[in-house]
Parts: sequence; structure tokens; C-alpha cells
Amino acid sequence: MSTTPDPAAATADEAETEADTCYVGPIRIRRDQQGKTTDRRLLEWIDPRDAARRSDRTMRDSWRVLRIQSEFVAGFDAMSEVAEAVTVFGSARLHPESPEYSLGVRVGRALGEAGYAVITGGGPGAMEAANQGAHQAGAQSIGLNIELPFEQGLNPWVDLGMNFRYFFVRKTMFVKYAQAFVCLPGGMGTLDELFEALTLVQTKKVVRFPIVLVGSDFWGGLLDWMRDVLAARGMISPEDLDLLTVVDDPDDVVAAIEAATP
Ligand SMILES: CC(C)=CCNc1ncnc2c1ncn2[C@@H]1O[C@H](COP(=O)(O)O)[C@@H](O)[C@H]1O
Repeated sequence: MSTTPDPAAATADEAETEADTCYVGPIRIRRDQQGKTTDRRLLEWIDPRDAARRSDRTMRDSWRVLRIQSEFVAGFDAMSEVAEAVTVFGSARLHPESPEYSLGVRVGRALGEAGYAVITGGGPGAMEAANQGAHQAGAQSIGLNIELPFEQGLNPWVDLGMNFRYFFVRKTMFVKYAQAFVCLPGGMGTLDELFEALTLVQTKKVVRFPIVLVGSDFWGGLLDWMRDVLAARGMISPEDLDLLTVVDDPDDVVAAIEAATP
């Protein structure tokens, strides 16, 4: 929304959805009270020539470790009861009317019907679609949300949700509690999650971890580039390409995961 809302005309609902709002951990901050997200404060550059700020940073970072620790504890506690699960990534920007969104719902449903809990980033778009499908299948529908510099709520199909301050803590949960990754079409965030998973498998930090890309028309170009440029120039081994399975049908997502599960 680029126009400034007229507070007198706005309903409570509009104020809720349109106001500049962000979360800092469990705290919700609106309008001019907004600050920086926790991740941004952690990663903030401090001029190394400024001795006073350097020393202040040392103090703050030491205490920050406790907050990071507590986020791991809360995450481990929340997820400890999750049985077999698959993490689904994909664009936050998919429109509910788009074919990719309905594909996401079908993927979530197929995974749920096969007995898997579905874990997503808890946000809109592909995440919402996969959570919807899982919920409809009666499976556990989990959303691991992240604090962002604008209002960010869990999508309505999440039955077990958590809001994380730190990206890297949340990412640990995505991998630790899932036995496979599924990527729907997506942008930077999806590619980041995909390549982090690939690196973990390639370096054998996780084993027997299928990574399934859904949508051959969307992912085909990336795979061609990986084969024709990365593998051809020796940046990856030809076998690394086998770490990825590309499918179009939700049932094939389940089949690919089951084929890789002992
Ligand atoms: C409309 C909008 C941009 C909302 C952002 N809200 C988000 N909420 C939760 N996870 C997210 C969000 N944006 C990106 N991600 C993470 O990055 C991936 C999607 O990023 P992208 O849209 O492909 O690049 C998701 O799998 C999710 O884990």
C-alpha cells in the first residue's frame, strides 16, 4: 500500500493488516515504533575504528548468545513430537489463484495422505498452499515463521507454528526434523534453502535426504545450467546432479521420497 491510510476511515481490520508492523521475537511493533529485526542487529556492521562501539558490541553479542540458545531450546521443544516430516519450500509471492499455488496444495495433501507432517516457512504463497493441503489431509501442518521488517503472520493453515528471530536457528529446524525437502517454484529464499540443502547432502552432513523439485518447466533451466556449466567446468561432480529429482506430479513427490527412504 503506497497511500497513507486515513486513521479515521480505517476499520480495525484494515489497521491490523495495513499498518507498518513487525515482530521482534514475541513482541509486535507498529508504525513509528519500528526498529530493526534481530537478525539485522546481529549482522550489523560496526566501524572497527570506533573503539567504544566495538566494546559495546562485544558485551551485547555475549548476551545475545543466550537468546540464540533459548531459541534453539524452544524450537527443539516445539518440534520434539514431530514424527515423519517433509519440509516444503517455495515462493512467498504465489497468488492463491495461480496454478503453482494449487500444485502446492496438491503436494501438501499428497504428503499428508502418505503420512508425513508438512513443515513450511509458515508464510504466504507456496508455504500457505502446502500447509493447506497438509491440513486438508488431516496431517500435522507446521509453520516455522521468521521475524521480518514488515508484518508477517502465520498462514491460517498452520496448526503448529513458531516465530523465529534468527534465520539460522529456523533453518536448523527445517533440516533436523524433516527427512526430505520439496521445492515448489520460488525466488531467492527458495534458492537459498535449496542450495543449503544440496550443500549439506553433498558434504555428507545429512545422508539419505531426497531433494525433490516440483515443476520441470520451472526448474529445467537451472538443471541445464548446473549440468552444462557447473558440471562441465568441474565445479561440481556429474554425480552431484543425481542429488536432485525433478517431478511434475504430486504423487511422484511421495514416490521419490519413499524410494530414498530405507
Ligand atoms: C510477501 C512476502 C515477500 C512475504 C515474506 N514472508 C515470508 N514468510 C516466511 N518465510 C519466508 C517469507 N519470505 C521468504 N521466506 C522463506 O523463503 C522461501 C521463499 O522465498 P522466495 O519467495 O522464494 O524468495 C520460503 O520457503 C520461506 O522459508
